[in-house]
Amino acid sequence: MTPAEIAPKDRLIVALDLPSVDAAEAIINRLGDSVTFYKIGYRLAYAGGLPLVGKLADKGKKVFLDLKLHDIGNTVMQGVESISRLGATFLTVHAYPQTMKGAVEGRGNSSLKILAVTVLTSYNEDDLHAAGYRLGVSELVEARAQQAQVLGIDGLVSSPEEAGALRKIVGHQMHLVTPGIRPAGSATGDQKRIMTPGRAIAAGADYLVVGRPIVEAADPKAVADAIQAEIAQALGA
Ligand SMILES: O=c1ccn([C@@H]2O[C@H](COP(=O)(O)O)[C@@H](O)[C@H]2O)c(=O)[nH]1
Repeated sequence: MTPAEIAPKDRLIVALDLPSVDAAEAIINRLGDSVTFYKIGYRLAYAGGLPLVGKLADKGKKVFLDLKLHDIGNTVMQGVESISRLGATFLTVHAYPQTMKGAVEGRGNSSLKILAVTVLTSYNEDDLHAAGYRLGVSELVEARAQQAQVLGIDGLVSSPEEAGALRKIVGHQMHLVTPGIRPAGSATGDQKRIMTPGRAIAAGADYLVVGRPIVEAADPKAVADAIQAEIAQALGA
């Protein structure tokens, strides 16, 4: 399936940033058939959440393992080889050349897709400068996207603010996955490069990652449904 063929409903990825498997399963049950794609990150993975990958896959859901790996190339390669047997659809690594090369080797011919995290959406120019980077946000995102493409990475994680520029660089060959999504009026939290769901899709994002605005809502299903309606409207579906 090319990115353009993804159904509107399947473009929402709900981040299960929850403290336990029980808490995650409660949200999954409340969301029911509305949501088809879930993200498991540090919080849940280190709270016993990895077996949820297979359980969700058995229920026909897709899983994005957001482990943001970064190590020497050989260790990344071996780790990704193990992760490729868990049944996840996406796995993140940081967009450093040795790391990306190791990840592509590790996923081999498996169905796991590797996403490279370009610049975290909680970072702005000042944060990059404080971390010792010489390039600004857009320059670094674009440089990393070019390296990722050459190394055979399957997709990129960035803010939707960079989606338009990334499309021009990578065309439709790579998945563009964007956190930093905030429905109008919702709290920004620690995110700095944000967009509404509709604007993110219009900017060229394939998938939107949404955590707190859904999992901390009084009615998570109502928020997820509203985001999916906004996605469908932006796609003209
Ligand atoms: O650049 C990045 C990469 C990953 N994330 C992850 O996405 C979700 C966003 O959650 P919200 O609650 O909607 O802010 C979270 O799991 C992050 O680890 C990101 O935000 N930015």
